[in-house]
Amino acid sequence: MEVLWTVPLLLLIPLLMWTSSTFVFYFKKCFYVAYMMCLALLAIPLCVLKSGGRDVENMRIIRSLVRHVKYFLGLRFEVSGWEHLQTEGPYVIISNHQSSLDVLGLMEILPDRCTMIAKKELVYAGTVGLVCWLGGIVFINRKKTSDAKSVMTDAAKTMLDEQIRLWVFPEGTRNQRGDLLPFKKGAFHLAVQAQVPVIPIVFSSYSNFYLRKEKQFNSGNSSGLCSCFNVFLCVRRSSHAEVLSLLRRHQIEDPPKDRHEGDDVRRHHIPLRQILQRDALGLLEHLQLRNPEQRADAALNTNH
Ligand SMILES: CCCCCCCC/C=C\CCCCCCCC(=O)SCCNC(=O)CCNC(=O)[C@H](O)C(C)(C)COP(=O)(O)OP(=O)(O)OC[C@H]1O[C@@H](n2cnc3c(N)ncnc32)[C@H](O)[C@@H]1OP(=O)(O)O
Ligand SMILES: CCCCCCCC/C=C\CCCCCCCC(=O)OC[C@@H](O)COP(=O)(O)O
Repeated sequence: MEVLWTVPLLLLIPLLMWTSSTFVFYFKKCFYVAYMMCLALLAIPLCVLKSGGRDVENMRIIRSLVRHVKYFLGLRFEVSGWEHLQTEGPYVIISNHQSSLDVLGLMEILPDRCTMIAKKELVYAGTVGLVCWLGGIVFINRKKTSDAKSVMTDAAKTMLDEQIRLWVFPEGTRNQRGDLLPFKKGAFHLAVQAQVPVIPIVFSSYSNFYLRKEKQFNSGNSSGLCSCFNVFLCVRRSSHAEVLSLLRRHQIEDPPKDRHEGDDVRRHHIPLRQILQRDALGLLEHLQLRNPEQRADAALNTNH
């Protein structure tokens, strides 16, 4: 008897998928969260067996478990400049942050011994939270700057002691407007304190397949033949040395403390994060282009 009821129910799902884009949106979102939760459940014992607890090496397991999730959501990633991540030793990665889907792109290119900075609320996200903790993610309290700063200062030391790379979302929150929010400063303090390079990574806009406000998560083009959307990931070359040499070339240095505001040096002083923000913003503009070929050309032209 029950079987008779489940058949029409099962038929209802494809019917709704076919007719309602809002249903597709919620279906895909729920699938994503539920599936990640299940994967996390699988990851927990594997991580514990591998490292006995919290360890950045667990990111290898997490990365390999997450990499196929993109196929279910109809996403593909094109990566340019991957070689820039092959720099020896620790560095800070900064990237734009559009959605929790960023985790898929992040895992696509995550270098070894790299973990992230995240808001502390994430640790309470059930099995996913536990996996984040096991993967060595550094949790900060965004509402308490002094706490966040001291956690990040400790992280700078750990980066060097344990040769760890850190991925920071310097906008500090998700942003799907197609631009960059003003960068927070923590990532740059981190790089200066640890004296490591900053590597910017830009994700192209998700707006051709995913719009949170409009409840759109497309499943293919109108012909239904192609259900695949490309996300373009562009890794820039290590910018820290580049920025320092730029500053030196223009004889711009951190203004000595005893100089006052109106001083020439102060007026010409360009903070590191401002230069990187400009660099990332320019690249983001290029990546807004819809046509993948155009995007590839743009990236090749800017990614020297
Ligand atoms: C098989 C498994 C299956 C599934 C499992 C999946 C697993 C998934 C795995 C992995 C996924 C991971 C995905 C993670 C994604 C998470 C994303 C997020 O959570 S994004 C939110 C958190 N991120 C941030 O907030 C950015 C970092 N934030 C900062 O850097 C800020 O700067 C912060 C919090 C430290 C302070 O923020 P302020 O809002 O107060 O603003 P400000 O202007 O930046 O700083 C205020 C003053 O403090 C100084 N300051 C900041 N940091 C400093 C420091 N480290 N040292 C000294 N001074 C510092 C600054 O210079 C500024 O002072 P003056 O204005 O310059 O005088
Ligand atoms: C028992 C609690 C259940 C909570 C369920 C949430 C579980 C999420 C499950 C699957 C998604 C896996 C990817 C997790 C990583 C998502 C990180 C993320 O994108 O956090 C948002 C944060 O950057 C910015 O937050 P705000 O925009 O400032 O707010």
